[in-house]
Amino acid sequence: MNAIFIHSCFLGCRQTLPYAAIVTHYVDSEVGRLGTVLLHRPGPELARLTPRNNDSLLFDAIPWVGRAQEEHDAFAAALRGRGVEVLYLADLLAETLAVDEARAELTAEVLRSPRLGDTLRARVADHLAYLDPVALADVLIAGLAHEELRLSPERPGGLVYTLMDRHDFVIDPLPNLLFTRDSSLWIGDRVGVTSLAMPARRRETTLTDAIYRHHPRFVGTEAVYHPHLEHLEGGDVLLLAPGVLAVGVGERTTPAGAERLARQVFAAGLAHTILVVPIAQERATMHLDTVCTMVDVDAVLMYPNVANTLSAYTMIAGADGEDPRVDGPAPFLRAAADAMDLDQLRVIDTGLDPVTAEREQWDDGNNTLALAPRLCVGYERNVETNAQLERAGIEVIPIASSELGSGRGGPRCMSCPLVRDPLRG
Ligand SMILES: NC(=O)NCCC[C@H](N)C(=O)O
Repeated sequence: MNAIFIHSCFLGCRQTLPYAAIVTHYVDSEVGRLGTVLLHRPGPELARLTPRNNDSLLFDAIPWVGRAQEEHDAFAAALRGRGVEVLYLADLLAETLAVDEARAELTAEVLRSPRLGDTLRARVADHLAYLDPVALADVLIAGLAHEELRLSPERPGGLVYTLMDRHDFVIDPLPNLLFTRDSSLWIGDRVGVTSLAMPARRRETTLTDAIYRHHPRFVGTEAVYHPHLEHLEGGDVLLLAPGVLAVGVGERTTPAGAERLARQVFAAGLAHTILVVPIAQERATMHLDTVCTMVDVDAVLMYPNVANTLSAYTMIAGADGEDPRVDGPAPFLRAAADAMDLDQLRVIDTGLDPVTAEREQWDDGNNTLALAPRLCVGYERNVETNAQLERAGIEVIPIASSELGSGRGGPRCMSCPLVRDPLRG
């Protein structure tokens, strides 16, 4: 594999990165054999969670960081054990920050916050300027607490810093970076950097956007979505089959986001049909992948309490320059099978009875990550769901989730596939 050099003027830092000049990333389904995946190993950003801020930071409990890391390492090991290349977001970010332009851009973005005011902005700029790429990546991910800002009597913090609550952050942490699914997605050979709806997550896409635009591994990659567009989150997008997408609209992705994705995807020739699926605007069903994931080319794992009520509007690409056609609504399972050219989709239920189903849906039983047709990773705690999968001929690789689950996301949420074997042709 070729090695390439990135030269950064920052402190004369020179790094050799072990990436081939051109790597092909390509995803056209949910279940093609997984080749490469982007994960984020949870770190100090989880230690920022307290009973005071966990709701606004979108966690349901205060995770034990060391145990969460062990659980996540076991997840990564399970993937590697099946031949999957695991990339870590923090590594890619540090390597990206060795590129001067990326460093300048990400630093400027943090300093732009109107919360800071001029004096504090200058102090934060000084603080960041002395960090090497790895330390700067840490701060961009874990944030900067009030007491961590280096000040001196000659360079005091000023009014904003003085009046700031000691529990406030000078730079907010990003604990939900763990859920790499949501901040970017791949459709064919294009990346979409999404537009996150919740204030606690918005800054995540400044990092993924910089990685895909500046990291040498992604040179030449074209984007199919941008963070300044209408709200769209990766957990709402399922690649049902080559050329067929399902997009959930609810708490996160808006109808305008789904329509924008459809226009962009149709214009790029990446799909011919998009099913837009309204889901309840509740935390338990924040994304489509909390109620439905694919486990085979013709099989979905689905929350039975919604399986027969979920509907879909079908968008079909228009001829050159014309608006897409919108049909429906129709029952989701029917519309999906028709779009995928199947007689029907096989449906595997989460849990056996409504109460177990509700408990296991809440614990991300539906949120499996397929490594290949009929092989997936699932949380071990969802005993009934996993048994149902095994009965249906789907092998489940179980992973622990006592701490990982506190952010309300499962194996699919915690992974962004960059390479899958194509199902097309
Ligand atoms: N695709 C997903 O369902 N991702 C889970 C995101 C959980 C995160 N705590 C959030 O509320 O956004």
